[in-house]
Amino acid sequence: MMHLNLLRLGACRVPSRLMSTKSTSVEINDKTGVAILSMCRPPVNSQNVQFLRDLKSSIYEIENNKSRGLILTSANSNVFSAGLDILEMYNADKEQLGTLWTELQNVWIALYGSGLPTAAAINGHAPAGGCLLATACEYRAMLPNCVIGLNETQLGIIAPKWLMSGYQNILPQRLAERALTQGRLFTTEEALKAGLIDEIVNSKEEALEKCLNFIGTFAKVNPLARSLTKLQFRAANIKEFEKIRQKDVEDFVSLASRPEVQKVMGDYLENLKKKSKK
Ligand SMILES: CCCCCCCCCC/C=C/CC(=O)SCCNC(=O)CCNC(=O)[C@H](O)C(C)(C)COP(=O)(O)OP(=O)(O)OC[C@H]1O[C@@H](n2cnc3c(N)ncnc32)[C@H](O)[C@@H]1OP(=O)(O)O
Repeated sequence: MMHLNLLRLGACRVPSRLMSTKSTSVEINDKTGVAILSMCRPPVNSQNVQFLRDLKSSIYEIENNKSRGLILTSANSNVFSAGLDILEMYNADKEQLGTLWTELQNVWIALYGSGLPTAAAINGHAPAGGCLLATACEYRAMLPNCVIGLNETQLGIIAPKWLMSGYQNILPQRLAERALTQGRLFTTEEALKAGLIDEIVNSKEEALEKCLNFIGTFAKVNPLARSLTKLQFRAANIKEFEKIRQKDVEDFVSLASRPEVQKVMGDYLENLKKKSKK
């Protein structure tokens, strides 16, 4: 209740600091010390190079400002993030593909490896790269009637191991393997049952409140001890990622630039466009 009050106050009286980039905005409530990082690249927060750079710099800014926690959410009404911007991968040259993948890696490591308590207020669909961001956080509250999941195999592509790390942290091995091989998109209700999200909420405000409450559970825990403990759990995945990160870019570029993969992207884009015009 106290947190809810603070949140409400944050909307009107408690001073808050604002920072923004072209596609993100950050509000740090001076009373709670918690930063709300909103993704705002309409219409679906698809992740192009500029968006990923903005996201990365906002995450590091929040970390460097000694905020008490980070809540990731979307300024769009029904999409958290639609994942990588397929327009930016389609007909792109190898250098552009390499830059896009490097920036995705950079954002993931910034969020997954953050020492701060992190939570996702998932106020819309979160497929593929959207799910990657949500599962890099420690806690998830999600609105009903949305989907979340790593659907790469449905698109005929393979999610590399680091991209699956968040999933593997959260889901039991058997369930993670099945969902990844199926390329399953979970509905909100299925995601709760599987343990992929922590709560179903009825509004974005409630999602933010739940995230704030989660971060509040660490109020009496020494921040350094908390952060080092969290990172011990994530160290193996991070170490493994660091070892292969350059090769991973090369593998992505080689896969994504293949004519047959480019054709899949083109067809997929066309279907998305047809669907959105219906
Ligand atoms: C696809 C082949 C990729 C091959 C890559 C090779 C190697 C990759 C290695 C593995 C890593 C993958 C990570 C990824 O993130 S791949 C991206 C996968 N993303 C998706 O599958 C999501 C696609 N989008 C949707 O399902 C829906 O848009 C939505 C998110 C459920 C929202 O639905 P809603 O009805 O609200 O909105 P619309 O569908 O009408 O979309 C509105 C406009 O936005 C455009 N759009 C949507 N998603 C993307 C996207 N990811 N990139 C670019 N543009 C996107 C859509 O076309 C509409 O545009 P329009 O208004 O101009 O028609």
